[in-house]
Amino acid sequence: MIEIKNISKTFNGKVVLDDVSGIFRKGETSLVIGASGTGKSVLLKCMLDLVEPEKGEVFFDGKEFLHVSENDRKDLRREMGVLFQGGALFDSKTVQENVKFPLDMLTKMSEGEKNDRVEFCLHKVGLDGTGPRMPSEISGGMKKRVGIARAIVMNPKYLFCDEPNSGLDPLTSIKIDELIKEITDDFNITTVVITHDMNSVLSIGDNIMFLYKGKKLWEGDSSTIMTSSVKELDEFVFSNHALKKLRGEFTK
Ligand SMILES: Nc1ncnc2c1ncn2[C@@H]1O[C@H](COP(=O)(O)OP(=O)(O)OP(=O)(O)O)[C@@H](O)[C@H]1O
Repeated sequence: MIEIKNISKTFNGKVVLDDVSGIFRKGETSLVIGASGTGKSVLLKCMLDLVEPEKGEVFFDGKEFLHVSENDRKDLRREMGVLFQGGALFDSKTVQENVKFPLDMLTKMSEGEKNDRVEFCLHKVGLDGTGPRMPSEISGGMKKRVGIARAIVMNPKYLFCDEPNSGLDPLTSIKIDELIKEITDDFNITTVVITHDMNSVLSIGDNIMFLYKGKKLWEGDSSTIMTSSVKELDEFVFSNHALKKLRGEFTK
């Protein structure tokens, strides 16, 4: 479980996060949603200690993360897997080398053990046999899968995904969402996904936090989001043209 408490962040006098608190539970895929520029990625960076908030705390299974010694923070970092926006693969390394990278950097495993682990992770994301290929030789959806394989290679307790659907067609997006949910369930980990994709919201949102101009305005799940009485959330949800049309049909 991850708990964030009263996170506030300002850039050049502009408040980007305003006293955001919340809980992301183990075994659940939690989503942080909101329009562009509303502070989702900054919140993620605060949770990962890539950006320092002016105020607030982050607890990983009860262990405070931001105000501990560098060594303790390093230990906790090893338990986190991150799928960065855009995948962030090394173009000059093969798929296999990309996935193996965290093992090379952070473990003393033998080459054989590392190769077995990489093979297991590539199998988990449906990419058996893709190891020798270069990132330039695979599709956008496959690159995301490689990013996910790399994010889980260290067997993390916590998985963070920043806009996992960006740049993907709707069908591939759904498959990536399903994969993230499957991994969360299978490994019983705490997963936080940053997104503004309504398909994801409706299909994998066990727990959803809505940010608006840096504030948490609502939280709930995919079964309650369509009927919320929060005006800003309603505008966000029904900014999707197809959903707006669907609502029109229902209220005729
Ligand atoms: N390093 C930075 N320096 C100054 N301003 C920043 C910095 N990082 C983010 N911001 C500002 O913080 C605000 C929130 O940005 P953030 O990237 O969190 O938005 P977002 O909700 O993730 O948007 P998107 O969905 O488009 O990725 C924006 O106004 C952005 O310009």
